[in-house]
Amino acid sequence: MSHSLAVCQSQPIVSLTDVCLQFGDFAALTKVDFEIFPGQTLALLGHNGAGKSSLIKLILGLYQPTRGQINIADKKQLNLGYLPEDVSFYDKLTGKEVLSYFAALKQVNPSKVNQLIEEFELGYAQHRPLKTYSKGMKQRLGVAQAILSEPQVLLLDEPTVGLDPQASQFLYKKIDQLKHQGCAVVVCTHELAMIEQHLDRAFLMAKGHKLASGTLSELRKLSGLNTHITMTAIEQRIKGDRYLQSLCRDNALEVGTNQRDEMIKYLVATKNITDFNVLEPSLMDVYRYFMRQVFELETSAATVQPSRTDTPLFQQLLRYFKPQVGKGHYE
Ligand SMILES: Nc1ncnc2c1ncn2[C@@H]1O[C@H](COP(=O)(O)OP(=O)(O)OP(=O)(O)O)[C@@H](O)[C@H]1O
Repeated sequence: MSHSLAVCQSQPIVSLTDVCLQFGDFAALTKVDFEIFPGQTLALLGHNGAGKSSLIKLILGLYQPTRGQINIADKKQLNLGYLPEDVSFYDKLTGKEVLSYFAALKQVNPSKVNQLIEEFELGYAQHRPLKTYSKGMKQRLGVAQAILSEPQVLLLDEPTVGLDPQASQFLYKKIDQLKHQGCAVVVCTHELAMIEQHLDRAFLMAKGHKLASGTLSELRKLSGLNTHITMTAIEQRIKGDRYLQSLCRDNALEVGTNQRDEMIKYLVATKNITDFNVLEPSLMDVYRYFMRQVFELETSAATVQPSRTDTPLFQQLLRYFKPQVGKGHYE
């Protein structure tokens, strides 16, 4: 995918600025800033109805923004690949016929069809009609269709729904390969444990608004969630150390993610402890934290502690999420 590598990896290939999308009176997206980088996998996350698919459809050009701008880095037509949420092809066609049809549509060399059939391990079924395919086979075919034209940007809407763990792993292996070839991959998913192993950045949304974006490490810091350090016989080993004892809860040392490195140095240098485990907040922990903030802000802003209102996150959320007692499902 040399064409995409020509774009600087640190510059976004697509950027949305201050984008709004209205359906009549309903605001599906409000003032969203969003960037996609070549050679990176971006996880697009949010509850049902948050606006993820709408964002994808804006990038595809299926919707036009009511307000704001969509910019493409090299100003040329963007080569996009798309796997919709519900992949459905004409089921009397064979797998090979489907890919050949899309190859002709996208003016791709027919030899690419055979290559992808091989790569996606569909050779044994290529002459069978799709009605005989399992969910996983159809999904593999769907992704093969999406990457036929070697896209610069690949948009995958819930690619692993209904797949067994092995089939999901297969798809993510392909996604990683494409990313390493310079493709910008956007994955819209609710399967956080799976995407956590593969993402470079995540973009969290709620009710059409951007909540936060960044690497997992940046999001952990922004959330302020604690890291837990565990070790065997912890109570005996920290005996007499008031500092460590003050941080010990439920057989683990609990420190802010920002103080993690300092704590590790302290354990090694001062206590000669090296056999500890560091448990950082997972993507699910971070996701739940952000969603809870929205929920709390909407339902109980009047009772929020004054100290919390000083944080950049709180101020950011306050721009969008005004108290609306009894609404939403953000617990
Ligand atoms: N064409 C449309 N006309 C009117 N409302 C729409 C249209 N498309 C989407 N919406 C509304 O916009 C909101 C965002 O929908 P969207 O499909 O983008 O959410 P999503 O985050 O992808 O949800 P899910 O996780 O359930 O797929 C929803 O409230 C939906 O009902």
